[in-house]
Amino acid sequence: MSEALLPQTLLASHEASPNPAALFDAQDVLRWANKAFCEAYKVQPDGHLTWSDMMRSNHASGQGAVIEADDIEAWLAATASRRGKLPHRAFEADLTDGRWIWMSETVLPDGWLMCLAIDITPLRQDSRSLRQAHAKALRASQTDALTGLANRRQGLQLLQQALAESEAWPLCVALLDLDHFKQINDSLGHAAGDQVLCDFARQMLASTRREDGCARIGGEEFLLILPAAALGQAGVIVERLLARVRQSRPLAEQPEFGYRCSAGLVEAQWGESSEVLLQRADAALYRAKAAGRDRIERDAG
Ligand SMILES: Nc1nc2c(ncn2[C@@H]2O[C@H](COP(=O)(O)OP(=O)(O)OP(=O)(O)O)[C@@H](O)[C@H]2O)c(=O)[nH]1
Repeated sequence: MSEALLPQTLLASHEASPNPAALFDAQDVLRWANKAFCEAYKVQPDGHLTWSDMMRSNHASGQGAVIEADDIEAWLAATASRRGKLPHRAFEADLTDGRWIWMSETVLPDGWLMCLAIDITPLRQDSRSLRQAHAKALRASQTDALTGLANRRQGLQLLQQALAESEAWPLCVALLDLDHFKQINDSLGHAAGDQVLCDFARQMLASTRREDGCARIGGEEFLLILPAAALGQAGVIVERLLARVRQSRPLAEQPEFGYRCSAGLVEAQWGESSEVLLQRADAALYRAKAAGRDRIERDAG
C-alpha cells in the first residue's frame, strides 16, 4: 500500500468498524461519523448538528445516550465544563439500547475533537456478575443458613457497632435460649427441631423493632440487640417475644406442640466491652433457666 492511500484506508477502516467514531469541529458541530456512531446516537452529520443538539434530541426521544437528568440544559452545562478541556479524556457511557461504551475524546491541534468508542458491555457484565457474586458471598458469610437471621459473627459485629454508636444508647442486649430443646430434638426429630428454630426466628422478627438486631449465635441460642432502649422498654419487647413463643404452634403435624424460651436481659454500661456485656447476659440467662425457664432475668448493670 502506498503512503498516499493511508488516510483513505484509515477512514475506510473507521467507516467499517463496529466501534463508534466521530469528528466534531472546534464549534462542536458533528462533521463526520461512522455508521456505528450514527446508529448509537441516532444522528446524521448535516453540517449543523452540534453535540449539544445531539444530546438534546437523545434526551427528548429517549434514544441514544442515556441521560439521567430532568433538566437537560443543566446537564449540558455540567457536561460542557468537562468536554474538550483536556487533551484527552475517557469515560464510560450508557446507551439506551443497553450497551455500555468506553468513550475516548481527543482534542486535535486545530480544536477538532475525535471521539472513539468501544463496546464494553461484555466486560461490564463480567464485573457485574463478579459484583453480584461478591455481594452474595458477603451476605452468605453474614447469615445463618437455617433461619436467615444474622449469624454469630455478624451478630457480634452488630453488637460492636451498637456499642460504639452514641445514638444506640441506652443499649440493651438479650440472650435467648430455647427451653429443653434437646428433648424436642430427641422426641420429634432433628427436622422438627429445625422448624422450631425457624419459628423462633420468625417470632423474634415479629416481636422486635426494625432497628433491633436479631442473630442466631449458637445451636438454640439467640442474641437480640436493642438500641435506644433502656431496660424497661427492652423488657416489654422481650416479654412480647416470650408471649408470642408461648402462643406459637410451629409444627403442622403436631398441632398441640408448643415450646418456650428463657432470656437474660442486660443494659450496657459505658465503657463495657461486648465480652463483659455478654457474660452478664449469659449469667442472667442462667438464672432464668435455674428459676424455672420461660422467663426473663434482668441485669441493669
Ligand atoms: N434441630 C437442631 N438442633 C440443634 C441445632 N443446633 C443445636 N441443636 C441441639 O440443641 C440442643 C441443645 O440442648 P442443651 O444445650 O442440652 O439445652 P436444652 O435441651 O435446650 O435445655 P435448656 O437450655 O437447659 O432448657 C442439643 O440437643 C443440640 O443437638 C440445630 O441447628 N438444629
